[in-house]
Amino acid sequence: MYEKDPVKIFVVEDDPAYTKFLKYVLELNPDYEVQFYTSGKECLANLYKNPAVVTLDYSLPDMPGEKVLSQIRSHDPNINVIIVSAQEKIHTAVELLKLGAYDYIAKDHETKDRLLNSIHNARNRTSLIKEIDHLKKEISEKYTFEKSIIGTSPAIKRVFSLLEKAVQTNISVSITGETGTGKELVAKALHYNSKRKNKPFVAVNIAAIPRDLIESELFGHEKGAFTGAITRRIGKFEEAEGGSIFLDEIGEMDMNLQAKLLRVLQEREITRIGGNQVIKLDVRIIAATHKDLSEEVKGGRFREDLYYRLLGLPIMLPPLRERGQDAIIIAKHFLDQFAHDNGMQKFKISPEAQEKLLQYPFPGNIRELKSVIELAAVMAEEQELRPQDISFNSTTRMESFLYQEMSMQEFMYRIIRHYLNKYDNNVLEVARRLDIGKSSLYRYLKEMETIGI
Ligand SMILES: Nc1ncnc2c1ncn2[C@@H]1O[C@H](COP(=O)(O)OP(=O)(O)OP(=O)(O)O)[C@@H](O)[C@H]1O
Repeated sequence: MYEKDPVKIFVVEDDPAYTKFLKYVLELNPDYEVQFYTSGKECLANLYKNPAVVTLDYSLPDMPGEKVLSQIRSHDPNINVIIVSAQEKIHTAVELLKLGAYDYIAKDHETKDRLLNSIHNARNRTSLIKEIDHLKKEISEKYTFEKSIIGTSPAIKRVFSLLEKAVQTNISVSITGETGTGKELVAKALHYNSKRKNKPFVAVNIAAIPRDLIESELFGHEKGAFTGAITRRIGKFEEAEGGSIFLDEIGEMDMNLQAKLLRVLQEREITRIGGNQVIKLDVRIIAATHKDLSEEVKGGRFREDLYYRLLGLPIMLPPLRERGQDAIIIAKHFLDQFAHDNGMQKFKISPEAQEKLLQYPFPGNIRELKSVIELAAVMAEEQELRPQDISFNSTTRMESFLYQEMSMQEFMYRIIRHYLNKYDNNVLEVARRLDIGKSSLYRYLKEMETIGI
């Protein structure tokens, strides 16, 4: 989209013959909108018109080239200043480039080609800068808390208020929650709402990287550090410099690496494997796990000192089944997204279908809700989801059963019913399998009959 905008070029040149020449060269291109000035002052007075490129004669009568350059740079460092000069002293060119000139072109028989080339490159650079700015803005809008983390339950509101606190500082943040509760989403929202948002967000899933590669993945290595290290590699910590690193599934890290990570966090510096240069780090640590790390510490599988280092501000993401009506609000959000992405009309969810969603314990949490809803939208025959459009993943049935809130006695009745179905109502076999007395089983069956299980 930026490519189509005309490139606004200022030509600052006091030599009328050269001005004429540049006018001819540049006005051949219909994408260039060129304005001519004969003095530094005149150019500076017109900077409010936001040129993308300024070609600047180094020796103007009213001001030295360096001065015009530095004033343009302080007005807007994104303006590409191309110095066009009759003198070819290398050190002048180097100085001007150091001061931020985009290019330095001598006035000779190659000026035309070099100038056109340079303007072309400068234009690409400006487009890229604009596009990056635009994407950055889009990302931070996408990750505003309320827009990205959908929900209004008290449980999720508590998360918002913790996030509001965390974004103000550089404190480490640890996020716990079952699979699919939005740990990575929260980590991104935290990063893109913090002062670090213009620096990288780097996610590393500890569980997904083979053990023997993880150290080099995190800390990098020098060429030849080990067999296979053919080139130098920058680790994820270095990649995240100035930004945030998201260490997902931190509970899966082995003890050996835990010791190394602890050292990095304590000293805030790393050394690449096989290297001796110490590299200072300024990175916010966001760690996540679906495990209860304090239990891992008790079981001797996770270092206590590292646990306290990482804990920082702990954020506990509640499972979806503890977020009440959020399941419906999020389901509607996914439905709208689905309809939008597929160019369809918006869907509604019938009250009965809503009830079905609220009854289900969603062991896979929001990730599971998303796939359930998308499938339901595909299955729906109208623009309203009915209960029969919604089907839950069968592999999670056992877990879902456990998530239902029932008394111990009710659980027992359900288990008995399951076994009776499985063993063709063979009471003796069921009693044997469950290791309970035959007469007790008959008693339970009677009770079950009276309450209709
Ligand atoms: N509150 C929410 N509103 C909207 N979408 C959400 C919400 N929470 C999570 N999601 C979406 O659900 C999916 C799973 O979230 P995410 O990957 O962040 O979970 P996770 O806890 O990191 O999972 P895992 O533990 O398996 O890595 C993503 O598509 C995410 O965008």
